[in-house]
Amino acid sequence: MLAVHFGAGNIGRGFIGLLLNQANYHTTFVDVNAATVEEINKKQQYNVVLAAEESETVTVKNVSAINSIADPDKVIEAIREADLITTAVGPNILAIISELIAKGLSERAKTNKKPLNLIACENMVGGSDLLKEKVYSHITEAEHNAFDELYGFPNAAVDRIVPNQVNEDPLEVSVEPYFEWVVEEPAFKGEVPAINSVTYVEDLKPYIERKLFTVNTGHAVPAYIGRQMGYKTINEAMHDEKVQEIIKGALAESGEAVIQTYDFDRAEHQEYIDKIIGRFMNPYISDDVTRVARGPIRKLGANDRLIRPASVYMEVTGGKEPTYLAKTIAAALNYKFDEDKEAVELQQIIADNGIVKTLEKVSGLAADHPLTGVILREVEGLE
Ligand SMILES: NC(=O)c1ccc[n+]([C@@H]2O[C@H](COP(=O)([O-])OP(=O)(O)OC[C@H]3O[C@@H](n4cnc5c(N)ncnc54)[C@H](O)[C@@H]3O)[C@@H](O)[C@H]2O)c1
Ligand SMILES: O=P(O)(O)OC[C@@H](O)[C@@H](O)[C@H](O)[C@H](O)CO
Repeated sequence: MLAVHFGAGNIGRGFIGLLLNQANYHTTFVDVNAATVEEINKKQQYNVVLAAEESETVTVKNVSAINSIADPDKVIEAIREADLITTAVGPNILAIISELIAKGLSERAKTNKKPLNLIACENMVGGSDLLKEKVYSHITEAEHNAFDELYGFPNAAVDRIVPNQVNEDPLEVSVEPYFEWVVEEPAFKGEVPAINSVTYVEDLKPYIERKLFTVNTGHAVPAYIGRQMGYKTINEAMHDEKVQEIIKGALAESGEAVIQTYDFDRAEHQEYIDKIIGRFMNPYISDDVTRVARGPIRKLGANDRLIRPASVYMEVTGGKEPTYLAKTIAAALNYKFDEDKEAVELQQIIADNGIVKTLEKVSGLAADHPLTGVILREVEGLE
């Protein structure tokens, strides 16, 4: 079985590549990082270290890689033969890889009538839907029917904390032991892949929103509040009492939003929250606040981890103010890091437009939306 995986980065190697290997796939990574591609082809294996008191090292074998800038034709060839395609490149990169994927799928459709599924493993609601939309923007009207028949785009939720790596071996990845990979079953074309560690569900929406609005909402607190307080790592920030108060408050607010939207059991949701807070305190991984805070424009988007749970909280509680989420949003608006393109761009947007217009542009919040006023108060509190 051949899997073609776009993005040989942290989650690509430390999570998807590992699970595909355990399910007996040969994984061909596609990446733009020439050094990573070369190293994978040289070693044809890499280690994943499960970071815990009793750490365990697993060797992932049966891997190769293609540089999509230097060898796009090889990517097309790999797509023609693939049994599964996955991605972990970042939500904003899906549009960029979609053209080459469309070319590969068009070529494949000429000779190979076997169905194929493409699973985007990104932190967003509807990642595979977005990939499909972008791929379809590169094909002709005449190809639509064949694509509809042959290619499935099941949405997915992936959860495993994989920090930026600082290992001597450039391919080794240190990951937290916990993981969850949930995929939408009805969207598959042909057979559902036999990957033991995947949980197949009928409707992904509750799973991805629960994950994004708990794990990632929670993570944003030590990232943005922690950065504001001068902390370097998530673990350091998590030991601060103020951060602990805000994360508990923010997760109670986002919890209310998802519990009321999906009728989740309150006690079970609280257990889920407590477990996540424990994961952020794992002393065996070192995760920089700047990794978790990366891309603040994306993270302040209308459907992402901060604005969406805050506005749903207001809706389901009849207008109660999401104070702790608003504090985190204010810290995200205040996030400064010169090496992060989006952070620099965000500060420029704020300097040019002020907070209210920025919230309109970046977060889709109207000036008279009740959440805008709550955020504004927290921003003013920072000044
Ligand atoms: N790291 C985590 O803890 C984690 C957990 C769950 C989900 N995710 C999600 O997984 C995705 C990837 O995150 P990551 O942490 O692995 O990031 P990363 O930066 O470590 O990896 C991204 C990889 O994509 C490659 N890439 C960039 N542009 C490309 C292109 N045009 N074609 C092919 N490859 C390209 C990069 O070179 C890099 O190797 C994101 O959507 C993220 O939200 C990350
Ligand atoms: O990957 P991002 O930038 O969407 O979010 C940063 C972190 O919160 C994220 O990578 C988590 O570590 C991950 O989602 C855990 O499953």
